[in-house]
Amino acid sequence: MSAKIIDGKALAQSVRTGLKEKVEQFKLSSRAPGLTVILVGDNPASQVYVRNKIKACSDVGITSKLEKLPAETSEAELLALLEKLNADDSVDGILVQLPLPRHINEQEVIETIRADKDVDGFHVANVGSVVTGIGGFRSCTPYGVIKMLESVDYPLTGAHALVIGRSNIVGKPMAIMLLEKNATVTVAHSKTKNLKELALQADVIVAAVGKEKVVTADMVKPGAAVIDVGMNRNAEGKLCGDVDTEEVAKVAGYISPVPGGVGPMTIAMLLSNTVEAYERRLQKISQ
Ligand SMILES: NC(=O)C1=CN([C@@H]2O[C@H](COP(=O)(O)OP(=O)(O)OC[C@H]3O[C@@H](n4cnc5c(N)ncnc54)[C@H](OP(=O)(O)O)[C@@H]3O)[C@@H](O)[C@H]2O)C=CC1
Ligand SMILES: Nc1nc(=O)c2c([nH]1)NC[C@@H]1CN(c3ccc(C(=O)N[C@@H](CCC(=O)O)C(=O)O)cc3)C=[N+]21
Ligand SMILES: [Mg+2]
Repeated sequence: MSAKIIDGKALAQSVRTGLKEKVEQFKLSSRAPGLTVILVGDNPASQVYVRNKIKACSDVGITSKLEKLPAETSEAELLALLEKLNADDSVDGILVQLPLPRHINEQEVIETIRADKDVDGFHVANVGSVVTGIGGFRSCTPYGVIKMLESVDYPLTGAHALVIGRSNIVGKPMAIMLLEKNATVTVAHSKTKNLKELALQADVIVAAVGKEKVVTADMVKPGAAVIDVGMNRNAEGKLCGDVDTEEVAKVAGYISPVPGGVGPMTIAMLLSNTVEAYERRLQKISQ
């Protein structure tokens, strides 16, 4: 048996094509949607990610602006920039690339972004709205994972889903979104004692840990869907996820690769949230 590949790159492309058509329509009667990305310091991985986001914006017709700040930028200076962008009507979405230098409090920064411009979906107001089920921007990575499972019509209702990892940006919102789709959800983390036992009971496994081979073939129920969020470098310096993809693919029913899986979908959902922020903004202004 061999798992079906959930091609995040192809799905992201189709999401982007849909957004591009929408944006072209908007531009006939108004301005393009605008995203400002803030990068503090010179973390090489962050530079690559930010470049990819900027390129993705231009592909779908979103106007993007990159604010590059030196690593020594004070928290007060960053907050002042955010206040300026909050008040700028040409800015629909604001993204501050994480991680930030250690002298800056990430949560403080996230809460300073206006919730209606927080296209990452990290602000407490958005997290609260999503948990309560009243709307709000969804965290892009788990939102992308849901779209990937839906793209293969995976039946989530009543399925047992195991989320490995409990960060605010991936694991926790992932659990909430799976619950919203009527899955029975288990969340595992570094203190979990019986990971293999839990994994063997799961119909869906989402691995969001940041360590190579956390999920191995002996942990996977035949036919299960395995979604790999991890972004790691292996001993040869090659990009890899948290799943032993080659071996797990022999057991699983569906598997998402790294690269070409969750990563491109995260960016696609960021673009989707930005277009949504723009639409909501125009609606408010026209009222
Ligand atoms: N593709 C994409 O778009 C994205 C990919 N990522 C990648 O996803 C991974 C996770 O990111 P993020 O959530 O920010 O990471 P964090 O480091 O914030 O969280 C990792 C989680 O994994 C748990 N954990 C650590 N070791 C184990 C273990 N051995 N068994 C079970 N759980 C464990 C931790 O537990 P505890 O809470 O107890 O410490 C923690 O909850 C990273 O590789 C990151 O690069 C992240 C965002 C987007
Ligand atoms: N404010 C903020 N928002 C984020 O969404 C955010 C962040 N900070 N900090 C870092 C993480 C990580 N993240 C990724 C997005 C896309 C890929 C991606 O496109 N990956 C490609 C490969 C990229 C490569 O070749 O290195 C792939 O998986 O195919 C990866 C990782 C977003 N994050
Ligand atoms: Mg973290």
